[in-house]
Order: sequence, then structure tokens, then C-alpha cells
Amino acid sequence: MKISSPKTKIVCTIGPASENPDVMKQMIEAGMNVARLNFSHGDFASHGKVIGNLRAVSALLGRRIAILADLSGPKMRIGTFASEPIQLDTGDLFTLTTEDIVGDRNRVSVSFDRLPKSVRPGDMLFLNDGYIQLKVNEARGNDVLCSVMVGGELRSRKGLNLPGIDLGISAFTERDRECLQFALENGVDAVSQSFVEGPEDVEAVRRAAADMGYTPFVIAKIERSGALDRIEEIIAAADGIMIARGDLGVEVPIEQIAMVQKRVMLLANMCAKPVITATQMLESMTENRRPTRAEATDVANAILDGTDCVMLSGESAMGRYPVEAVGMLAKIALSAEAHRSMIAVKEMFKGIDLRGRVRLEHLIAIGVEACFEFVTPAAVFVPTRSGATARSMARFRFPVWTVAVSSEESTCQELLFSSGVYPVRELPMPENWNDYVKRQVADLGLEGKIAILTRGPSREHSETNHGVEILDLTI
Ligand SMILES: Nc1ncnc2c1ncn2[C@@H]1O[C@H](COP(=O)(O)OP(=O)(O)OP(=O)(O)O)[C@@H](O)[C@H]1O
Ligand SMILES: CC(=O)C(=O)O
Ligand SMILES: [K+]
Ligand SMILES: [Mg+2]
Repeated sequence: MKISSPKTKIVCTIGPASENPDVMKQMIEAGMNVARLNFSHGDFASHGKVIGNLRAVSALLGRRIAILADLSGPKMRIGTFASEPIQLDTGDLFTLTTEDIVGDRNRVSVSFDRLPKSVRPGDMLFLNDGYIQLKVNEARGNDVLCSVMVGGELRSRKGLNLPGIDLGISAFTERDRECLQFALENGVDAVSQSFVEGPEDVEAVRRAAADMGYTPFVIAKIERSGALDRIEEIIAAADGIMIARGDLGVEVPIEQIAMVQKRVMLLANMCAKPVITATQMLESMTENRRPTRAEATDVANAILDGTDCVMLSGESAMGRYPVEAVGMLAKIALSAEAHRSMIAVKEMFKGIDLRGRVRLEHLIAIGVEACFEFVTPAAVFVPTRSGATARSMARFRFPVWTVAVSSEESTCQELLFSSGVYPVRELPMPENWNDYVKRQVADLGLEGKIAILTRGPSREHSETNHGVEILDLTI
């Protein structure tokens, strides 16, 4: 199959607007690489059905799709309204209650029992990713009485944030454990944990999964200000990260989001961990056929800065134009990638603490970069067992595909989160790499007179030396 897709990977949240198999098919054809199931919404039956349909459509099209299960973490949410949306106006009084009631424009329930004890008069509370702001007047029994400072439209199950208030709950909750078990038993490829604050939150997910007999790819969602203080440790502990700008834009002053995004992205790139930029990327396409200039620019800038994946949330979950939104991301990505400079290998290594020890992996990357100064090869072929070698190459954003060849199905699935990586499963692994590379270059429709093949010792071939080979495709 010829590759025509952008190198940037596209993650789409599946919801009512996209759970029809025909829409899924169109989304895959438009460029979706990863389907995200948000376990904050829907029930197990609906998620189970979506997983089955995604696998069926992916098999039908012969296109690899990864499934990401997003675990809610300790996100507080409001309950439901009898009729919605409700309109809150500045100056209105509005009560949050821990009683299990059906809400109206005066009152709504919240999912956190200790809320009245956790807040004090004057505290600011944020609803629906901060669109609505409340000020606490008083906590009385089960109720928190508030004044609306910034009003707006409010719907059932929207999030509630209390920036800066320590709720004393760890990220991985009992509910997350149930969702994790369901997701793993249903064969998802990766899980993302919300509201991670330190490496121990990532470890909690890994331990729980291990107890269930699984070793999933774990993505840490960066959406708490506390996570930024321990970002290096979190990146080291996780397999990838998501810059979850919905909650992050409430928990951190919104004027700092751009700089936080750039800093976190660079750190993840240096560590060769894939990074997803998420939320409001094409927000206006929830209702409109075309994005705003600001949105189109935001997507392109994230790609130029080094994101591996761009993500759709409400646009694909509940919007009017899920397929068009995927197509728009793909078009913007193809256009931006043509202008992205290779991240200079030597420059990047300056940012990594090598402690005076240059690893062979680094020298190989420098060798590959040197080739690009003279000639553009058809592709960089990387045999890889865990995927780490492929990611360590692809982080430099070479202008050609990194074709990752692995005998492991899970490795191929996990590489769908990495920009510029085209995973191919081979079982058994090729014997004659010269012939194999030539055949793949032709099959994938790649162009060039040479190809690069990197090698490293693996568990299967521990005797192999690290190396870079330049293969002449003309003979
Ligand atoms: N499985 C689903 N079923 C119904 N609605 C969904 C589903 N998934 C997403 N949605 C809708 O799409 C919206 C946007 O999705 P998104 O994943 O960004 O959720 P969110 O509520 O903002 O929370 P989070 O911070 O967990 O991402 C949701 O608020 C919800 O209204
Ligand atoms: C995706 C997500 O959780 C957020 O943006 O907050
Ligand atoms: K979630
Ligand atoms: Mg969030």
C-alpha cells in the first residue's frame, strides 16, 4: 500500500457523532490513526460496541488503527439537568450540592462528597473547561452556595475545576481501575491517565494493569499545574504524554498555555516519548465546516514545534463534521510538515544530559543526520522490538518516513502514536534486509536511490552490532 498520509498522527475522540461504522470508515480514510474512548462518558456496553466496530472497519480497510482508553481520574463533574442547556448569567446565585438531585438553573449535583469541606468563601470554581466561573459564598451542609462571576450555557456532566485546591486524592481512582480492566480485557492498545501529578500516578496504572496480566502503553495526561514541577520524572515514567489543554487551561493561567505546551513538547521530544496535543484544536468545526484562522494556525504551530499527534475532542465526538475535521487536520499537517526543519541531532543532544557518555544510539542518529546533508534517502528502516529504537530515530523528524519493522503486534500498534513512523509487522523478521528494503520501498511508493537501515542488538540477536547501513537501491 502506498503511503499518502501525513507523518503527524491523528487522534479522534469517538462519541455519538462518530460511533456509526460508516462514519468511522470515512474517518479512517480521511486520516485517523488513533481512536480515543473517553471513559468519562458513555457506558461499558457502548464502548465495547465501539471497540468491536473499530476493529471490524480497520480490518475491512486493511488500515492499522490504535485504540486509546482515556481514564477519567479524579475529575469532578456536575450531574444532569432536567432540561438543558441551562443559562447562567453573571450575578445569578447557583448552588452545587452533593445530594443526588436532578439539576435546574438554581442547583446541580456534584460527584465529590467532600466538596463543601474543601472550599472556603472567596474560592473560585470553574465549570466546563473554565467557560463558567463561580465564586463560593458559603458552604452549608451538603451545599456550596455560589455567585456566578462569568455566565454562560451549561450542560449535564460538564467538568468542575478547583485550581490550586488540594483535594488529597491520587490520580488513579477505583473507577479508573474498573475502566482499565474493561478496556484491557477488550484489547485496547493504550491507556491515558488523567490528572497525573507525579511518576507514582503512572506507576499505579502500570501496577494495576500488571495485576490484571497486561503491560499497556501508558500515556500521562498533563493537565495539573503540579505535574509541571515534576514533568521530567513523569515523562521518564510514562510511554507518552498528552498536553490536555482543556483542564490545563483552567489549572494554569491560560496566558501561559502556549509556553507550557512548547516546553513540555521539547522535553518529550528529547526523551523520544510521543506527545499528543489535545483539546480545541479545531473547536469551531464542532458547528462549522471550516476552522478559524487561529485554529488552523494552532494545529500547524503544534506540528512545527514537534508534536507527534494532534487530537480532536468534541469535534469528532459530538460535532456536525467529524469526517471533515479529520480531513482538515490531515491537510494542515501535510502542509506544515513540508516546512518543518529537521531537529538538528547535535542540537537536541546538547539538551540531554549525557553525563559525558555518548551512547551508540546517539552516534547512529548523528550518522543518519549526516547522510541527509548530502542526499535524501527513500526512508530510514529501523528493525525494532519494543519500538524504542524507532522512536529514538523518529524524534529528529527526518523529512522521510521511519519504517519500523517489528515482529511484535503491540509494538506496531504503539508506534501509531509517533510522528513519521510507519510500522510494519513481519513474522518472522526478514532474513535478507537488502531485498526486503527494496521491496518495501516499491510497495510503499517511496522514492530515492538509497535507503538507510539502522541496526542494534535485540533480545533475539544480542550478538548484532549497532550500526548504520546505506543501501543502494539502484543495483
Ligand atoms: N462516549 C461518549 N458518549 C457521549 N458523549 C461523549 C462521549 N465522548 C465524548 N463525548 C462528548 O464530547 C465532549 C468532548 O469530549 P472530551 O473527550 O473532550 O470530553 P470532556 O468532557 O471535555 O472531558 P476530558 O477532560 O475527560 O477530555 C464531551 O464533553 C461529551 O459531551
Ligand atoms: C483531553 C483532556 O482531558 C483535556 O484537555 O482536559
Ligand atoms: K477522561
Ligand atoms: Mg482533562
